[in-house]
Amino acid sequence: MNTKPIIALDFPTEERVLTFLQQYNEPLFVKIGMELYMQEGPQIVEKVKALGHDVFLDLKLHDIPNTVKSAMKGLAKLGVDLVNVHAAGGRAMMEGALEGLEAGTPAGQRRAALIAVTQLTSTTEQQMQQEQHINLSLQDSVLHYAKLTHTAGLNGVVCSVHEARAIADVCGEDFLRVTPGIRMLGGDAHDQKRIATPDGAKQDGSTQIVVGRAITGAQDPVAAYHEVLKLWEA
Ligand SMILES: O=c1ccn([C@@H]2O[C@H](COP(=O)(O)O)[C@@H](O)[C@H]2O)c(=O)[nH]1
Repeated sequence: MNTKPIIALDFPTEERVLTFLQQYNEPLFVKIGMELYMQEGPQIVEKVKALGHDVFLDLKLHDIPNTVKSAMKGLAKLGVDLVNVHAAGGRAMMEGALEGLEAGTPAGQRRAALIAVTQLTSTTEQQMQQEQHINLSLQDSVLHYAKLTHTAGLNGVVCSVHEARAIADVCGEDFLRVTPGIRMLGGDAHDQKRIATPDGAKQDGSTQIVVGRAITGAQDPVAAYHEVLKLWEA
């Protein structure tokens, strides 16, 4: 799996995406999430792949097992590198997602890695306990979902940097810990609650980092990407 920082392409149109990507003279690892996919559809994935970039399709599927299995079978045909579901959908749903992905991957093509979201990086422990009625620490809830995801046979999880080391200790170093909520030192956290710097993420056991606004909102996005890359690879 590519370990370059994953740039979140949280833009509303194909035009904005292509203008953004034109600034870079190198293959990137990018994330297409709900904002872009809902407005531009599967063609945007094909266009970004055709430019030579690796793609994390971040649609966070969460439904009954049969529906997620069928949806994954369709997404598998897009040839993306990484896809995800919500671990809260349960073990049967995650197993269905994996079956669908395997069934839908064209012969001779590598299956996308499949990961599950544990607790969103925009969630605090207090919110989780009060709104989701989960009577655990946030760390224990994330670890519980990581173990469930591992048992279901998926390749890893989305978590914050703060839980990455504990997950590696329990689920193994090969189990992916993809961590959004990345900010440069002193940067605006926006709606994120569990944040860390790129170098902090490296030290604390992330396998991939997801960076959106710290790069896409920068005055010089190429320089911002290279600053993140330098800290992440140091
Ligand atoms: O727990 C999660 C899961 C996904 N995300 C996504 O990552 C990016 C982060 O963007 P920033 O601008 O760097 O905050 C965004 O696309 C989210 O949908 C997440 O933040 N947390």
